[in-house]
Amino acid sequence: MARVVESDSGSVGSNVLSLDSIRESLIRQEDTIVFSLIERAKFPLNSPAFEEYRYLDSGNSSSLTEFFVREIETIQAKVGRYDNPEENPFFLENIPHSVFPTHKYPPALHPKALSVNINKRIWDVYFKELLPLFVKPGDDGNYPSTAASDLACLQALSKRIHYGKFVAEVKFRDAPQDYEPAIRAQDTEALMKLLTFEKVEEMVKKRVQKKAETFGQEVKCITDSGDESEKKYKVDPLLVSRIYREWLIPLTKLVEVEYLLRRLD
Ligand SMILES: O=C(O)C(=O)C[C@]1(C(=O)O)C=C[C@@H](O)C=C1
Repeated sequence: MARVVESDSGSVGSNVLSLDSIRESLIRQEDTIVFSLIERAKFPLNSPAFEEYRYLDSGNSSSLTEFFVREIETIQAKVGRYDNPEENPFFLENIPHSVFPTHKYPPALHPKALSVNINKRIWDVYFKELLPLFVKPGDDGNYPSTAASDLACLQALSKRIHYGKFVAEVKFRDAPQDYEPAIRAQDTEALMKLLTFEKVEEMVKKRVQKKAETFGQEVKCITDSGDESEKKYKVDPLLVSRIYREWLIPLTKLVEVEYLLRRLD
């Protein structure tokens, strides 16, 4: 079995990967995702933060959230966040280099395929489709805290979805003879079939529902009658499972396909 070094954060720290270790990391990332959704659900939608474009001193225009994300990404780039192949910026242009000597991450991904980045799509899906499902409608004006919560969600979702690159790399290395013909033919349907494990997907959806029930329940000190139907959750657990089914798993698979299409370049 391949040797894998994992850090406490569950991230892959070696160029020798295994599907088991990558799935372990995806499981650990579920905790981050569920908690980030629970945290964001404290605030109402607050749509002016991400919908209204206003002129900045520079003469450019931006929403508050976009401005916030661009500025934070710049700072994070300066301390080396995007030297880590697990992290992908939302605003690629003008990402500065790290101002500190950076850690040398082992080259785990294929150089011609590692630049796959679907963050524009993730941004649109998050603000237009996901957010209105799990937060209350309304506007309390607390845009800075809301933007910080949105960034936490976006980064957690982006990391999970782009982990598809590592999953795809390992699947390719484990069975190049299966993948190469489909890659040479640029056959996306065949690739999608090869990389799909329905049983694993079922397990993921059940587990995240359970995590949302566990992490998001109202905790009381006085024992009540224990009527399950009266339990209140900060984010509907069925919705978390649906978010995985309709968006996170399909987008992860899209990244896997996009990566594999470039794997022989
Ligand atoms: O675990 C894998 O094999 C993955 O590719 C990840 C994932 C997922 O997104 O959770 C995606 C596709 C598979 O069908 C199963 C699960």
